[in-house]
Amino acid sequence: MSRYLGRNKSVHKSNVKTAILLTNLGTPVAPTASALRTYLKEFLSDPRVVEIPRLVWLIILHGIILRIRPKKSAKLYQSIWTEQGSPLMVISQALMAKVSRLIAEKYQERVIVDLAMRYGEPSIESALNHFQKQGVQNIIVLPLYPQYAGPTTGSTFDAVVKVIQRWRWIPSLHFVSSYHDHPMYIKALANSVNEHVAKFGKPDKFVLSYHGMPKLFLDSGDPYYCFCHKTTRLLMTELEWQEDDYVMSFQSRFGKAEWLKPYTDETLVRLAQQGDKHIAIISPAFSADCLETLEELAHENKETFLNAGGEKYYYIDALNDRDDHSQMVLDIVEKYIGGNEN
Ligand SMILES: C=CC1=C(C)c2cc3[nH]c(cc4nc(cc5[nH]c(cc1n2)c(C)c5CCC(=O)O)C(CCC(=O)O)=C4C)c(C)c3C=C
Ligand SMILES: [Fe+2]
Ligand SMILES: [Fe+2]
Repeated sequence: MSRYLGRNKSVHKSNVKTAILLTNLGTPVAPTASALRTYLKEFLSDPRVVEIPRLVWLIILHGIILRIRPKKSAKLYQSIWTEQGSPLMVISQALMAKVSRLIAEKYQERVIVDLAMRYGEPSIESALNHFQKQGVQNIIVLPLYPQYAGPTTGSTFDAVVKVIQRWRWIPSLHFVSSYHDHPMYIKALANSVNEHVAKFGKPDKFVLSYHGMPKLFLDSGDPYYCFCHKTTRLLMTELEWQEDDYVMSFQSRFGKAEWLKPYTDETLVRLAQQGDKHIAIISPAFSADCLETLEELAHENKETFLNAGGEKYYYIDALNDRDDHSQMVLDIVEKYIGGNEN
């Protein structure tokens, strides 16, 4: 068998010129301990996600974490699971469907859109192989993480390259590394905040809570922390809010090491103690609501704030399948579609 995978000679020319692959993290197939074990094993074995020396980490992962965490996480997933499945999957599919419609209106069958998950199904490998079978010569990959981070966007790149490096005929490949400062992303966030304020009033403090990561990643050169700060700065400018209107924090700490600070839960306690009674919280690093927003932010952290003396706590949804979000995706990918599709 040949070392490189070719496509059939009959598709040297194809009607489909460009393929857009939207990706997200992935999620368990069911809210059960066994599904969680499969998901966490793949996720936490990725050296981009955990940078502890391999052998030591594999012993900790298999000896401790995969024995305890699946059961605990399954309970949390049960609290957010919907009839259609895991929110992350359902919402990512809804966004993909909207983007597909926008693309089809403009480019008909010349440009196709698909969704893949970094861990689990639908896999990046199956989506890319499907593109190859269709004879696509221009592939655009947009990981739906606004702020570049090694464990998310970097890891997605690894997965894409692992597949394409085995192809005989390498297509044009455009990989979107980050869109943390894209004007339409900032505008969509601002629209969503303004809609919230129109309904519930301006909070005493607006909290921007980003998914955290070990501080060591920042110290080793990962730009995620700086990109989060830039998103915050641009959003506050767009909203015309002042410095004492908001705070920024990092959530979802995992393990014992120091993560990016300040931590969201500690920040919420401090705000309640200093007399901020009404807060609204948003998590700009998530393109789709998921366990980390629906359970941790909307539920667990709400209790933390109210128990510390706060009175009103609102979670503002991720951009999900809002129209301004799908329009943003269209704008980002369009510049790589090029002129040869018309
Ligand atoms: C172990 C280290 C982790 C790093 C580093 C990390 C970075 C990181 N993650 C996201 C986005 C998501 N993470 C989600 C869940 C999740 N994340 C970790 C660990 C790390 N993340 C774990 C163990 C889990 C699983 C849930 C749990 O058991 O607690 C999700 C939600 C998935 C879902 O199914 O809903 C997202 C999305 C970003 C953006 C990021 C780095 C910046
Ligand atoms: Fe995570
Ligand atoms: Fe969490």
